[in-house]
Amino acid sequence: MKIETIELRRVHMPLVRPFRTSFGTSTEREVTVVRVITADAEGWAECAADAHPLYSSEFLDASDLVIRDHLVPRLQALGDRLSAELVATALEPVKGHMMSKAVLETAILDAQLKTTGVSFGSHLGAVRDTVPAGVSVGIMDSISELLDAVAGYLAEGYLRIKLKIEPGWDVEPVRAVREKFGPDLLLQVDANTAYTLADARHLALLDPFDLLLMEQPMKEDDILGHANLAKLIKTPICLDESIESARDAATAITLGACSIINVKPARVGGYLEARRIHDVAAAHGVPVWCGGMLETGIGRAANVALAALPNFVLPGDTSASSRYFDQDLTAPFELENGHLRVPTGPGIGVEVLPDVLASVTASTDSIRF
Ligand SMILES: CC(=O)N[C@@H](Cc1ccc2ccccc2c1)C(=O)O
Ligand SMILES: [Mg+2]
Repeated sequence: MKIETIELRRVHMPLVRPFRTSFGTSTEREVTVVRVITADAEGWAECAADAHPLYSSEFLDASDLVIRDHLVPRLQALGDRLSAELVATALEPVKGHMMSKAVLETAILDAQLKTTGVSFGSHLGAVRDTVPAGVSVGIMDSISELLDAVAGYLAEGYLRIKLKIEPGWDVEPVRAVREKFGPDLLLQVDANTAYTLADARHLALLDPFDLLLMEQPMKEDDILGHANLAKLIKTPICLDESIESARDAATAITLGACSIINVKPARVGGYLEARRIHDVAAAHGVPVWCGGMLETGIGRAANVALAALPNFVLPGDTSASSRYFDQDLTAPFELENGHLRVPTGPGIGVEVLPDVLASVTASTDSIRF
């Protein structure tokens, strides 16, 4: 493939409501939208890093810089040999920066698939036309506000509720939601690393509520700690921030640190590694589900395709566009009986709306190859 230009657009998307987690509160989603221009097709992807290094060490200003000064030159060195399958190896010498590597591989894969007319779903091995949608519910100011929000999402058709928790907001909100919405509600929690092993007895208080999983209770580098916690609580542990590669997945599963994995292509360097994690987990009988990073429709389209692979057996955070945005960068993803439809067009299968993109673009950086 011969790339002519790579464009980086910094985009500010207002959120429909503040989203509070154990690491902070977001009122807008700032992303870097990447467009890869080749003679035959344009590839689109978004860098899922946040403006601040709070979910992970990556953040958008650093991502733009590492893309421009350290990653693109390594892709240019490939010349016409460049293909999506070669990107990860070409970028491997650069340590970390998984979300920056992911956005480049994904945009190049999109351009490649549009050239050959193959959809993301077909290329990755999707086996379903629609995927069940879960929703991530932030920390709120009161239990009644939380119950109203959960009732609203269930009325929209969401099939699984995930509650953000942190010390001081965990047992009581979980109890309230379980008691109000009954024993059949698919319910899980996400701590975003907020607890330590000293909290094990407290986290065991969640065992009676029949949660599907407890996501990333402790620090991302504490694999052994999660293996120890797993022996002290009944709720299955799911890892998110800890898993940055198929090797991490194999290590965590082998050590008993998790029995479920939240797969996010942005966190692991792209969709090709995400599929490898899916396969490693499947080989160990460990189910996976597709996590979310408040993506616009550009990243959402690719995530929905990934979520259709056979071992994605739990509803993901692949929510409708309206969960986050009044106006998406693409035609909105909308729930159909609690499911999202997998795009079937070439590449990511959705078109970026140029007027909307222009209206939320703060800056554009064009890198000629
Ligand atoms: C849907 C969901 O809960 N996502 C993340 C947390 C998260 C939340 C908010 C974010 C804002 C900007 C960038 C990354 C973000 C990640 C998670 O699963 O842990
Ligand atoms: Mg998470």
